[in-house]
Amino acid sequence: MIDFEHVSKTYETHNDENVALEDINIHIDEGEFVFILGHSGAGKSTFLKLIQMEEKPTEGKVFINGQDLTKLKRRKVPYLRRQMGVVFQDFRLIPTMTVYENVAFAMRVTNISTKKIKARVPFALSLVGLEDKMDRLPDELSGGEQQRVAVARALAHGPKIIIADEPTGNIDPEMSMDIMQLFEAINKVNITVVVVTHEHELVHKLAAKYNNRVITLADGMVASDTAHPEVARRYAAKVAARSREEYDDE
Ligand SMILES: Nc1ncnc2c1ncn2[C@@H]1O[C@H](COP(=O)(O)OP(=O)(O)OP(=O)(O)O)[C@@H](O)[C@H]1O
Repeated sequence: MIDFEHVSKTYETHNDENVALEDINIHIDEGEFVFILGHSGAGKSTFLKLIQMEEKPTEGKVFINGQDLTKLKRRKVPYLRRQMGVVFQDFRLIPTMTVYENVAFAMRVTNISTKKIKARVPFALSLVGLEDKMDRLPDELSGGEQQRVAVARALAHGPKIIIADEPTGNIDPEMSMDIMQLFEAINKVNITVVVVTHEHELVHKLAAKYNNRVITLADGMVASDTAHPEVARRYAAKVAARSREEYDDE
């Protein structure tokens, strides 16, 4: 589902070069729940930007659902992004719109019919336990509730992947656990979940309870990956097959 093959990313600045990722190899299967853990500057945001095609790798290849993003045309990028739902640290809700409107608005911009919107918004809000707060404005909700609205918004168009970028960065520790458990529930309906965070303690607590996979980035490299051995084996076989194809093409 998400494949990084020998991916490096270097940012050119006006007087310097910053190596954000260096020869990263990561394979995430459909239906997995993965934490990407790392300190500030480890390369987590760059990893997410490459998945969403906000940045391109300097070297290597990124595949989403088998599609090579280095070969994807610009005009196809919106279709790629529609396969994903993104949750941000700062919620990014529109303050003048109600909870209902925030979720409906996000669906409208992806050209979903009004009929479907009317059915799906209440459903998405019920999944996050906020159906009784549909008419509130974002600032009439707690931080944890605002993040749940953002999760409902990310889910409403039926994505295959949910990506969360420091989703608990702006909420209190008790609520953080709730939000993470919400991602667990989402993953149970076979949506791939990738959560990027620097909160080591929270991740280790959750991974011990739910047996989640944890990929730790440090200085732009994979420092550890608790991938299930079967996933690791399948991935190695896939990379070997792809190398053979490329060799045969030459
Ligand atoms: N646009 C950019 N131009 C130059 N250097 C950049 C740019 N974006 C990121 N970097 C550098 O790349 C490295 C990795 O940054 P990245 O934002 O991916 O890390 P991060 O793990 O998400 O950090 P944080 O948790 O602080 O957001 C850092 O050294 C950073 O300074």
